[in-house]
Amino acid sequence: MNTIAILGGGNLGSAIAQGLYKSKQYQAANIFVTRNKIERLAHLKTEGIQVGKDNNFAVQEAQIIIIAVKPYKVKDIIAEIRQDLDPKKHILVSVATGITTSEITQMVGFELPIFRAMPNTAIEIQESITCICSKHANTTQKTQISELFNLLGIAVTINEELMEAATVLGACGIAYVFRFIRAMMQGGIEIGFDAITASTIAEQTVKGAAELLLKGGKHPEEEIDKVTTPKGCTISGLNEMEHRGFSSSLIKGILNSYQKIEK
Ligand SMILES: NC(=O)C1=CN([C@@H]2O[C@H](COP(=O)(O)OP(=O)(O)OC[C@H]3O[C@@H](n4cnc5c(N)ncnc54)[C@H](O)[C@@H]3O)[C@@H](O)[C@H]2O)C=CC1
Ligand SMILES: O=C(O)[C@@H]1CCC=N1
Repeated sequence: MNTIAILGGGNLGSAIAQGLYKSKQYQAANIFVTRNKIERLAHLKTEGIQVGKDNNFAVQEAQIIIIAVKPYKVKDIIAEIRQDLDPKKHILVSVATGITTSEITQMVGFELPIFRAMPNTAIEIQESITCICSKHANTTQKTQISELFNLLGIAVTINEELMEAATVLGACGIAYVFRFIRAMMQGGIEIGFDAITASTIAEQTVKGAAELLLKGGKHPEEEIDKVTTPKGCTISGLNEMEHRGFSSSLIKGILNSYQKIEK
């Protein structure tokens, strides 16, 4: 079994560690997570996951290294571990937003298999969509990393030019869906539900809608047609939302995020 080092056990790094552990395909002892404030990793330590501050030790122990620090810290952490990196042993995976595989190769100073992966926080419960691209990786290594992220949801291989778009749609996208659920709850409370019941209804409705599309493979509008009774309350609500810019505001938000990331 491969050992995985996750350098940067923050929001995403911790979620990846939990997802890997819950997948039961990786033993806790084969997962290393590092960060400076290791007391914040107590929940992982309790599961038996190895936690510490020593990035060099984690890299020496691992075959797959996941870099999960903020983008502006990637250069420093690579400088810290580069003497431990071995192209014959290691695969480097960066989840940092906006740092290209070429930039990472330059930081490392020599060629080794490099992947960029863009998951979202649902990776913690193995329900992420993770977009992946790579450089200097062979077919076996590509399969290996796809399989790893498929344990944590669905992995899709894309061209590197689309990684920023993938960040917006999948990684930022989960926040847009949370805001949608919150708005559903607020509306639900105003028409009579308590907050807990409103959230259960909103969450299961979103889950059911997503599952219908994922499993049925249909266009959303086809499913909407099944719900909208002529002269009924669904179409009346939907049209009011559209008059107020529902789809337009979502699309504009996505474009705004994309412009921000492209800067
Ligand atoms: N949060 C999200 O939903 C997503 C984040 N990303 C990317 O993942 C990366 C991490 O994001 P977050 O987890 O949100 O940030 P975060 O700030 O929660 O986590 C980063 C962690 O790295 C630790 N760290 C900093 N320097 C370190 C070092 N030298 N050695 C070990 N640990 C160190 C920090 O203490 C922190 O715990 C970023 O590059 C971000 O762009 C990508 C997809 C989704
Ligand atoms: O908001 C951000 O910058 C990061 C990128 C993807 C999710 N969070």
